[in-house]
Amino acid sequence: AHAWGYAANNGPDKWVSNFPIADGPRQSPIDILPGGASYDSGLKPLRLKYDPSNCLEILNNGHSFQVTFADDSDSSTLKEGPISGVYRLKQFHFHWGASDDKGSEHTVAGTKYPAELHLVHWNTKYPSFGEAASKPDGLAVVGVFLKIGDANASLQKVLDAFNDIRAKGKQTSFAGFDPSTLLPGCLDYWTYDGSLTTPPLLESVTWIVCKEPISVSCEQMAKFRSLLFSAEGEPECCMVDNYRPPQPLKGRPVRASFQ
Ligand SMILES: CCN[C@H]1CN(CCOCC)S(=O)(=O)c2sc(S(N)(=O)=O)cc21
Ligand SMILES: [Zn+2]
Repeated sequence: AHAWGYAANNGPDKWVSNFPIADGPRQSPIDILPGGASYDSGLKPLRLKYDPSNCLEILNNGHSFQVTFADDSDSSTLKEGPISGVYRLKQFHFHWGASDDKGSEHTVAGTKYPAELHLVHWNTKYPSFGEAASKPDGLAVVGVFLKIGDANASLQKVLDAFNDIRAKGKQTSFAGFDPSTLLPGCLDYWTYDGSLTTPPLLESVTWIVCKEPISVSCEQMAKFRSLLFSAEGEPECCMVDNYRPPQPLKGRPVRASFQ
């Protein structure tokens, strides 16, 4: 059986055959309707604290690229917001399009952004990330939209590592990066119960989607599109359109931390 991907023969519409949860009750992403979200004054501000010394490496996993963090202590964590307890940062990655008119996974009243950042955290009430990944309150992912504008100096540090990870399976050390420099100034957010947006599509994610985007220049977007889905020695396939489209809300409430 060929592995999952984003092409016509193995893309999001085909995932249900190997991952039946694709048609489940709490799938992600969703189209966020600001008018349909209810302001919840009980929602706390996000409390994000990241230690750049936890940053380990950057890798091309054939679906996206990700920056992985040491998660053996509570030095890079997410607290408060809609969650209870302490969640540790495991990795961050992005989804993007072949052109600037698409690429984000979540959409806002139908609006697609050119890219979306995901900061993946796991609940330390469980012994490990792997354990947490299958629990309904196991993961919390902070999503940040990217919007075409000024070049993003912090993002550029990540893009400068791309020459070493152009093909699937390539990785290189990446130290001292502070992911909080990728967050927008305002941390107002929407939150809802969802899933991983890639196989295994586990329904274990508390989604926290920031209302304010960060900037990315069109030259920087071109750099994203220089990565490959394919491994060295295979026919080159540009890594673009690695996003799952919005899924049915199925009655789920979407709450807003802001009025
Ligand atoms: C390419 C695989 N992507 C997966 C890999 N992980 C899941 C591994 O499950 C282990 C049982 S993950 O928890 O790091 C993760 S988070 C997201 S997303 N787009 O929803 O933020 C996708 C993925
Ligand atoms: Zn993602």
